[in-house]
Amino acid sequence: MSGLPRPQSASLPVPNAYGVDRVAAYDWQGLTRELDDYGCTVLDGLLSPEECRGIADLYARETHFRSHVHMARHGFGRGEYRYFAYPLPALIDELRTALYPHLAATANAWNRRMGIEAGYPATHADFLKACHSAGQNRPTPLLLQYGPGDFNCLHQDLYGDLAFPIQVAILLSEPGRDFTGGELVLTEQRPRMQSRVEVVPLRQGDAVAFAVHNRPVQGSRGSYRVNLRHGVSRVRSGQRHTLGLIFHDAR
Ligand SMILES: O=C(O)CCC(=O)C(=O)O
Ligand SMILES: [Fe+2]
Repeated sequence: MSGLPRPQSASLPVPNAYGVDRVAAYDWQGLTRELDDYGCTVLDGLLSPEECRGIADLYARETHFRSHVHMARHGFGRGEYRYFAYPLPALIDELRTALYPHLAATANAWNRRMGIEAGYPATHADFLKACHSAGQNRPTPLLLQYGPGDFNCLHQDLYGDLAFPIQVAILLSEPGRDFTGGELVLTEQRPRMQSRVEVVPLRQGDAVAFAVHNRPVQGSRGSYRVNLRHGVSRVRSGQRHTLGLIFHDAR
């Protein structure tokens, strides 16, 4: 499969071949280790520059989206984003489906270490069924658009009781060429300690997987739980687009 957007039919199953092969080619042992050690990891070059442009160009096409958020109106920062409507464009749907099982292994291991009984099913389709049973039916993948002076305040993408603890963001613009500034920042609040930050260097097409809210950290006497937030520093010049892949549906 390639090209965006495809003619859409909500009732047709998506042939899930394209995203699976591409995602499986990464060194998931190494990525998992980084997620465990730092709460984030980068999949270099998940999308080609053409695919990045194709997705960023969707921003102006309202029919693909269910809602439009101006961050300044809500105190979320400055800039805007749109949540995709179902059915998602094929590439986005397939990537999310293909990423899920790799991340679910980590999510389940994290829950075990944090003493959380709930587990995540092996397929994204089954996890979405659980979301729907919990009254969470609305799609959460989103396209963000930042111009000069725009930024995204530290936040957590939680949209109901059911949350998948890892999400993915793909940078669609090229730093230095399309924009300057606009770094993705993660903060990690640690119990009775000062917070730790990560600034994630990304190039166009790179995907970062990171913890949505909680993750376990190995201490000298077992694991402790930290609380993460993510945001984007001020864009200094140009335009920056991001594709956000969140795995839980929203209430
Ligand atoms: O623009 C970014 O890099 C981060 C976007 C974001 O907050 C998200 O994908 O949830
Ligand atoms: Fe976010």
